[in-house]
Amino acid sequence: MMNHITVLGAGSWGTALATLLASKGLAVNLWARDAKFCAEIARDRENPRYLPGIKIPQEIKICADLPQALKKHQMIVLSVPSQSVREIAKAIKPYLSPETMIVNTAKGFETETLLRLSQVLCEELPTYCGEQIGVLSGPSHAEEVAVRLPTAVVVAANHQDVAETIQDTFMTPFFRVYTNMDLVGVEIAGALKNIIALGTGISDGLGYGDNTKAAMITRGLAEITRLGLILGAEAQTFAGLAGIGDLVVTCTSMHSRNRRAGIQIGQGHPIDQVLSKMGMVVEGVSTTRAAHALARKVGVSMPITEETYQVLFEGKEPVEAVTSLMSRCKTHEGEKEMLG
Ligand SMILES: NC(=O)c1ccc[n+]([C@@H]2O[C@H](COP(=O)([O-])OP(=O)(O)OC[C@H]3O[C@@H](n4cnc5c(N)ncnc54)[C@H](O)[C@@H]3O)[C@@H](O)[C@H]2O)c1
Ligand SMILES: O=P(O)(O)OC[C@H](O)CO
Repeated sequence: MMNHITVLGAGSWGTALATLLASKGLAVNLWARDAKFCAEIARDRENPRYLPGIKIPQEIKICADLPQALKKHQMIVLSVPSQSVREIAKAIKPYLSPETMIVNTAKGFETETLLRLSQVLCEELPTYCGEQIGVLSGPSHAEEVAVRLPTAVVVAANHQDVAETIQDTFMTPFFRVYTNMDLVGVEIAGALKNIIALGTGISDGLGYGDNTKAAMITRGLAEITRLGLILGAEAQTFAGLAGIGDLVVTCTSMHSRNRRAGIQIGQGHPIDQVLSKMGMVVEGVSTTRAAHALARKVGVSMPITEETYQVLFEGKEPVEAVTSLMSRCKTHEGEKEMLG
């Protein structure tokens, strides 16, 4: 177990995780880049913009000074949006020690490079590559973790001992952490479920029913698995917490920003307005762009991703996207479809 933890990013997830870690008696620093916002949440002991109604314990040190936040760390938890992970990795590099363990909690791909986020960290922090980097994923809405509702997640790393150290550090009676050695699969599953949540939200916004939602989740899992297998993931991972677990919670919960954005898009609201009003990251948008490019690059069929891409970036009407999905050529379900 690690005793000194620095959480980078005081959005919903960073704030919830900092609170969880502090509840275990660990020494927690919470860093936010904006000094004014930081001073406000340090003074009020609440983060009204990202996690309203949750008391931030006095024991958590909140600051906007990165060297100060990293002064006595053993573990760094990254809770910033996926497109900021490279920038943060560059910024923390001078302050790392050989023992530092890094846990990424963001879910996405880097859109410019199409890399998974642990690959981005490896590029920027080669000393830690494959050694002291782990990923925390699975069905876990900040709003529920913050009020200690029972939650089960998964931590993946290349080394069992790294995964187990992270497991011990995060595990509480209300937050159960499993280890998984399929880092590739856990990252791919965590990123791609947000596309399907957007698509499911769109279907809800159009007024479609539970049958449609079940179809989206099931066929979504099929295309996530298809891309994952080509990229080196293990099939079993998609049946686990990072796979079907996170897919179910994100496609059905009103806490999900991706699902809520999808609902509003399906109702006909302009996409730009929906995203700017959300005020929090909707990772599925950048992930749709990345997955669309990846699927083309490796030649994998991802019909829901394709239609979501067309709605988000090419102005296709949501109702036409659903019609396109329903009128695709007839096909079969099962092992054979995973091949192409
Ligand atoms: N909210 C959840 O329930 C939840 C659960 C699991 C995983 N995640 C993942 O965690 C990541 C963060 O999500 P969130 O919900 O906390 O988002 P959020 O929108 O609530 O907060 C993001 C935070 O990151 C900060 N930020 C943005 N760019 C930054 C940069 N370049 N440098 C420093 N800080 C920056 C923002 O100011 C904000 O404080 C996402 O990838 C998300 O998918 C979220
Ligand atoms: O609110 P969302 O849609 O970003 O989802 C948050 C978490 O990833 C759910 O596990």
